[in-house]
Amino acid sequence: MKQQVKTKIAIQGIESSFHHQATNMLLGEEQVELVKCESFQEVANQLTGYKSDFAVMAIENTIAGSILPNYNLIDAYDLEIIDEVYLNIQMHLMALGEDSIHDIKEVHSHPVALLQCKEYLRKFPPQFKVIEGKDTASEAKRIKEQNLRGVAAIAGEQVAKEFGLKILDSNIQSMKDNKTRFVLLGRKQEKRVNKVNKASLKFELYHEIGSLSNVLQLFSTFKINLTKIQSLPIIGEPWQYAFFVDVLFEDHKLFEEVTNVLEKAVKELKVLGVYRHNKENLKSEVLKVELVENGK
Ligand SMILES: O=C(O)C(=O)C[C@]1(C(=O)O)C=C[C@@H](O)C=C1
Repeated sequence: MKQQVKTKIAIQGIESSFHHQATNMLLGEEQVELVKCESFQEVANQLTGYKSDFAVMAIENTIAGSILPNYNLIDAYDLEIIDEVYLNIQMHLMALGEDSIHDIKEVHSHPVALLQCKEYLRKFPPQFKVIEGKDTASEAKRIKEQNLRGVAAIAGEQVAKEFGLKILDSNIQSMKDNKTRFVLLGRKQEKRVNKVNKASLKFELYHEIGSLSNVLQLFSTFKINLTKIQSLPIIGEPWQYAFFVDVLFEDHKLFEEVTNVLEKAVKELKVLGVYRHNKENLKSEVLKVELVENGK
């Protein structure tokens, strides 16, 4: 029997982390082998070093905002955004079965997860320690493996199940409706097929009056809907900024036209990805394409 070759997906974190869930939503579990990384930087290294086929990376959260270092990684490593998925995030406080909430003296979690629970954590007494750690699942796993009494982790429900921890408090993020947007990343210039209606662009502008408003005007003239704009400092050019935008379009031709015009109007333009707006959290087509291309 022919053995199925699995597609390697680099994520920050381990099994049952939110990145793992996002990967399952986009690609399913069967064909995927996780390449578990300790940092987002390592994720980018694994992908560009051909140690993984794709990567899944959180890019923004409805409470904590944009994960800015990840914008820089996508840009610096020339990665391509090929799909996206929106995960509902509910945070829970969890600890060993013997502990009650009154026993807890330390809480560990991923920095972005802690940010989402800032209001909740503020209510604890001042001697209570909040410690930034790795991904949510690794922090929970460590509590179980090292039998850490008085220590809690903040993570998703699936993590408590996976590592046998008790949930002490539920839905502790600052807003009930909490979502993280993850992107599927590939190396640049590899072939893909997909119906596309969304793009992520990065541009730098000349320091001239009206340069940003001209770009925005251009989008509106070409019926391109701007869904996000984020500025980031250009390293080595103090007080100069690069703009990262997400846009929606109906007509791909018009989108191509606007990028041609934009290229002439800005100092530098880079297309970070052209993909589908995945509001419905549909499965990615990318594995199908891989199978066909590799004759699997
Ligand atoms: O620690 C995890 O479980 C993750 O997948 C990381 C991460 C993030 O990077 O934002 C993912 C989703 C949530 O927003 C919180 C943490």
